[in-house]
Amino acid sequence: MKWSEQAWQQITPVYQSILSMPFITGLTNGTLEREKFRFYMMQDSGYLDHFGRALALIGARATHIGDALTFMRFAENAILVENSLHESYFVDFGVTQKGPLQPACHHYVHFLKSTAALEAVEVAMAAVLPCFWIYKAVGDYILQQPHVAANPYQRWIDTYGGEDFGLAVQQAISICDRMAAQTTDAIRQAMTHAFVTASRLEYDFWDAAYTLRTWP
Ligand SMILES: Cc1ncc(CN)c(N)n1
Repeated sequence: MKWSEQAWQQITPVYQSILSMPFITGLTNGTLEREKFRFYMMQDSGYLDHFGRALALIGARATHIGDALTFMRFAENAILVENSLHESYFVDFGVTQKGPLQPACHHYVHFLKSTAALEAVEVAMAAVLPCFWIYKAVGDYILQQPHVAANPYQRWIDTYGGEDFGLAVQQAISICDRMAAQTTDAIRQAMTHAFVTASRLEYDFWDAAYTLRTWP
């Protein structure tokens, strides 16, 4: 079994919990309160700035030059392409400032950046994989549900359920599988651990947006 298959098995309970979160149900049927989506978008925009830097750092540390280029492209896409989706929503919501990172986002980006800087590069690659794979899976899941006319969140759904994002996800998975196949058992285990931790932080990110969780 490929590393990615067993890693996904490990996060199946977390992924199932994500699908039944009220935030995801609200995105699917378009009923999510604007205030919660606005909070999510503002946090996510900050998230993408740091996520992009983590990806660039992994690119710089990649063993193979082809993987370095791929991660640098991922970084560029996170900062430019994904963030342009957010900016289009900022116009709708009249947002002019992203505001500070709140606890869930702060925790997640610092986990990604410290892992990217200090762990084996294979582990760093596994840590960022849920950011690709879970979003694609959630986007695809929503697209399979009955279509809701004039869903205000359709642009978000189309971005993550779309083909371009799917291509990047396939690349990220296959790099992780190749790296996992060439490394030691200890590093493979650390990869799985990082993958599970990031998946939990994905859950927490949506939960924090739904509950509008801020610093005390
Ligand atoms: C928190 C989070 N995780 C993942 C993605 C998709 N790159 C995102 N935009 N935001």
